[in-house]
Amino acid sequence: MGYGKIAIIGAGSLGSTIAYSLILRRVVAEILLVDISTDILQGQVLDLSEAALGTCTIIRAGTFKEAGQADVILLTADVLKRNEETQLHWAMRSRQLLNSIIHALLPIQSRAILIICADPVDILTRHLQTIVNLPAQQIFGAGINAMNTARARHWVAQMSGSTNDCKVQLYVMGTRQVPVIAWNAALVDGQSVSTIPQLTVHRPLLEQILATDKINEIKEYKGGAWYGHSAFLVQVIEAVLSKEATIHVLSTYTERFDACISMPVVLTRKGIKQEVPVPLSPEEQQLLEIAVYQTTKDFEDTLI
Ligand SMILES: NC(=O)c1ccc[n+]([C@@H]2O[C@H](COP(=O)([O-])OP(=O)(O)OC[C@H]3O[C@@H](n4cnc5c(N)ncnc54)[C@H](O)[C@@H]3O)[C@@H](O)[C@H]2O)c1
Repeated sequence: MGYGKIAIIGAGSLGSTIAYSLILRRVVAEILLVDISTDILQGQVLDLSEAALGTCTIIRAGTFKEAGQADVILLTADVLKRNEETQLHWAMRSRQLLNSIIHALLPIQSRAILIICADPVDILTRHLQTIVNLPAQQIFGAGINAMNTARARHWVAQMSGSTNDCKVQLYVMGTRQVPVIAWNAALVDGQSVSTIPQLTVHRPLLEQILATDKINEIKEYKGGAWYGHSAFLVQVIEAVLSKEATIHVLSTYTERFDACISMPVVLTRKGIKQEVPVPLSPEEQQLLEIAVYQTTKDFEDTLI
């Protein structure tokens, strides 16, 4: 039987898929769904209750106030980007949405872990840290570079003739606009990737793979992409509820940059314990600084 109470704010495609996966994995005792649309909320709770039969997981509709008392609060609610709207204007409206949700959740229990899943993730994570009175390590975001890390590991495993992605140690950090592949420190089975000729020769292919916006590609076929991201978020929730420390790529506040960007971090029950040191080449370092510059500028430009 699972334990802990998870609140999911936003019971749309991403939120409901995460709830469904948590039920099947039996990792949590109670899941509270909260959504501004009462029809979506009722429909999802009824549907997910069928999946929960016989699992001991309680799934129910909750209020914002109840959600504020959960152990883990997942924020997947978003505002749709209008066709003619600029990225910055949409980010401003997303910050406003976050303000109203946080206001409704208050008071938030002091040990809660807040995970922002909605986009633009780095800006919203930073914003959340400025409006919620909790330590920064309890507030983080799950963005595209977690998926990019998984994709990059899979590519390296395939190219090096290994069938096991777990043998690859490689991180993609930075932001959605500027992903930084930490190639300098990457290893396959303990061996540096730069000593494996077929990887070095074909490395531009990896950049092309990451530059292809997979989410948008999937969206063009079926309107949205949520399975990959949900699978990653379930791993993160399990990590937060477990006693063991694990490493994940998350959007987090980095003091030396004074910004939130995706970095590999050690995650524990209390949130992010520390950043994982990754020795970058001068070029990778420079790219990371560009990512920081852009996200800092976007954050300031969307101040509300
Ligand atoms: N980074 C990634 O890889 C990735 C992948 C999938 C989704 N996402 C992001 O996750 C977010 C959610 O995606 P989705 O596909 O589930 O969208 P969705 O439209 O299916 O669901 C959003 C839900 O939020 C609800 N909502 C809106 N305002 C609310 C409020 N004030 N309070 C409570 N609920 C509210 C809506 O009613 C809707 O049910 C988006 O921002 C999306 O970009 C990111």
